[in-house]
Amino acid sequence: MKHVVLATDVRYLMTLELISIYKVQTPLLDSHTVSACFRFTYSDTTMAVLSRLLRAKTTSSYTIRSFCSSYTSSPPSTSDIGVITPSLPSNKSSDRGKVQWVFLGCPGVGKGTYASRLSKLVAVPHIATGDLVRDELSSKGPLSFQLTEIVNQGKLVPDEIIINLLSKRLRVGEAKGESGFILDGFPRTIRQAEILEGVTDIDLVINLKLREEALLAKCLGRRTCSQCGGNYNIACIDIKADHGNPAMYMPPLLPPPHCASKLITRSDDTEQVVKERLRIYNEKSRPVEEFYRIRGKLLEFDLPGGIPESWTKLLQVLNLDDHEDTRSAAA
Ligand SMILES: Nc1ncnc2c1ncn2[C@@H]1O[C@H](COP(=O)(O)OP(=O)(O)O)[C@@H](O)[C@H]1O
Repeated sequence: MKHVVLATDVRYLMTLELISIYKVQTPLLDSHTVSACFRFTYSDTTMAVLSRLLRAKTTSSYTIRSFCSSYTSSPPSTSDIGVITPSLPSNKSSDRGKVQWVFLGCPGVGKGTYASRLSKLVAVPHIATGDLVRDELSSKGPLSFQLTEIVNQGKLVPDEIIINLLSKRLRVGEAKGESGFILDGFPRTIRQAEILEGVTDIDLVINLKLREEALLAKCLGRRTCSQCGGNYNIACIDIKADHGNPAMYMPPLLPPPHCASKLITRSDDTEQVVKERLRIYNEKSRPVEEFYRIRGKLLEFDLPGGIPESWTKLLQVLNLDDHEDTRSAAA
C-alpha cells in the first residue's frame, strides 16, 4: 500500500490541495488549518503546480516537508497527524522513471533547439516558459499589457505569474495524459528552483554553454516562420581561435524557400534587450547553476559548434546515442 505521511508543519499549506488530490477525509481540517490555508499567498499558484506534478509521479511516497519549510514563516512543529492513502492516477510500470529534466543556459544558447529534439526522443513534453509567456502575450489576455512591458525590457516576469502559467500548462498536459517533462527556461531564479525542488524531483539539469561573443549574434539572428512556427537562425558564427580557446564555427540554419518570406523576429531580440537579458541571466539565473551543482544534478555541456556536431555529442554525453529513435528525432 502506498502512503503519504503528513506532518503538522505541512498541514496548513497542504490540506486543501490534498483534499482534492487524495480525497482526504474532512476530520483533518480544523478551523486553524483552513484559515491558515487562505492566508498563504502561494497557495493557489504553487499548489496547482504541486498538484499536477504529484499526480504525474508514480513513486510510492512524497516528501512534502521540504517544500513547506521553504514557504512557511512559522510552521507549527508538533508530531505527525496522520497517514493517508493517495489515489494515484496510474500505477502502470511504463510510466515509471519518466524523464524530469531542466535546461539551463544563457539567452541564445540553444535551449529550445536541444530541449525540443530531446523531448521527441524521450517522448516527454518540452515545456518552455518563454513560449508560455509569448502565448499569453498573443492571447491579449488580462496579463498581456504587463507582460509586454516586462519582456520588451528584457526583465524577468514575476515568479508568481510564471508559476501560474506553468501550472496552467501542466494542467492541460495532465488532461492529455502527459507525464515527465523537459523544462526550458524554468527555473530562472533561486526562488523558482526552490519551489520546483519542493514539489518534485528533477533528475538532471543540463547547462548549455556557449562563448559569450556567440550569444548576442545568435539571438540577433533568430527568426521564426510566422506560418509554420519553424525556428531558424541566419547568423553565421565564425570565431577564430585565441588565448587557448578553440575556433568555433556555427553555420546559419536557413529556412526552406517556402518560409523565407514569412520570417519574423522576436520583439525582445534587439541588441539592447538581449544585452539586458544576458545581464539578468548572470545576476539572477547564474546562481541557479550553483543550486543544482551542489546537489550533484548539473551536467555542464559546452556546445562544440553547430547543431549536427552538438546534437551528436549531447546524445553521447546523455548515453542516448544508441537510442532507437535517435535518427528520427534529429530529422
Ligand atoms: N522562468 C521565468 N521566469 C521569469 N521570466 C521568464 C521565465 N521564462 C521566461 N520568462 C520571460 O520570457 C522571456 C523570454 O523567455 P525565453 O524565450 O526563455 O528567452 P531567452 O531567449 O532569453 O532564453 C524572458 O526574457 C522573460 O521575460
